[in-house]
Amino acid sequence: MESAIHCSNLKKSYGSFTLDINDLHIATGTVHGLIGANGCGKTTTIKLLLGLLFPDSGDLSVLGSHAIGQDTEIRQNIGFIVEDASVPSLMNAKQLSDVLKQTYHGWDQVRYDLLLKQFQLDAKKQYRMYSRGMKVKLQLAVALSHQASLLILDEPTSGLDPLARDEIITILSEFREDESHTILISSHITSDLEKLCDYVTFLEHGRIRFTREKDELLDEFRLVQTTHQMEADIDSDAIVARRDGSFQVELLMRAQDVPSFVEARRLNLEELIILLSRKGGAA
Ligand SMILES: Nc1ncnc2c1ncn2[C@@H]1O[C@H](COP(=O)(O)OP(=O)(O)OP(=O)(O)O)[C@@H](O)[C@H]1O
Repeated sequence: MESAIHCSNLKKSYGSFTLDINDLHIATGTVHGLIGANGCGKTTTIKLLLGLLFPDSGDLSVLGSHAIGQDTEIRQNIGFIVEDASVPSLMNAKQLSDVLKQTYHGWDQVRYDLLLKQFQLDAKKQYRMYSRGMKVKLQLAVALSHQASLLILDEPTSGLDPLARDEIITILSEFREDESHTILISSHITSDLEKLCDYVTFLEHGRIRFTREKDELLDEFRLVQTTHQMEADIDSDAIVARRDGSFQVELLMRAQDVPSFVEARRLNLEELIILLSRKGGAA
């Protein structure tokens, strides 16, 4: 599959923290989620991909460009959300679009105005007066209004109420219907990623723990809730991760390893990531 994004041996250090992306391949036409605990390196990865940071070493390619920071043509095709986006704080959404229509060849004012209306954003209010959720919505309206084929979104649903999140997931689902469109999205709201993503990459302490096809990952594991007594009859080598409660124990197991004498159920992505994050979990 053609790569929208490819990173190899990409490194960026801040003091004792090192982001070390050995190999990340994001195929064109897919939605790829970036998951991981606070401080694991999601924003740093996204800023490197947007050319907002320079790597210490390694190679990255975004829509075929190896120097995305300087490649203004390729940047036309990328819509993004990052927390400290350089929207001038005294500008309102209308003034912003006056600037952006000079910047983007494919600027679609009708689409932008429609999105502002849909997100109920006041086009005459200064950016600094917007709430966090409003700022995210404005960035998304921009990202979707210049015919980008790649969206790189850092926490696009954080700070939004459930209705707004649902609205954004619907808009992103529509965007991905075009097979030439690709999305890289980081989020702590795993349920949003579960709805949207084809693939997930789990970052831990700056390194990729795994990249997996989401449905295949969810199919692979089961949660067994049993008593400590019953656990004695389960092969301990087949237990991937565990969580002890006062009266019962939760065991993460591969579906094919679950013995017939216990009940098991599928996990959602959040439950699975929490258990895999526990010491000893492996995917
Ligand atoms: N400008 C900076 N100067 C120094 N350290 C930084 C800087 N930016 C990020 N870091 C450090 O790099 C590490 C990764 O940060 P990053 O923001 O990429 O994590 P994250 O996964 O996005 O976290 P969160 O989920 O909390 O947003 C952290 O230890 C952070 O303190």
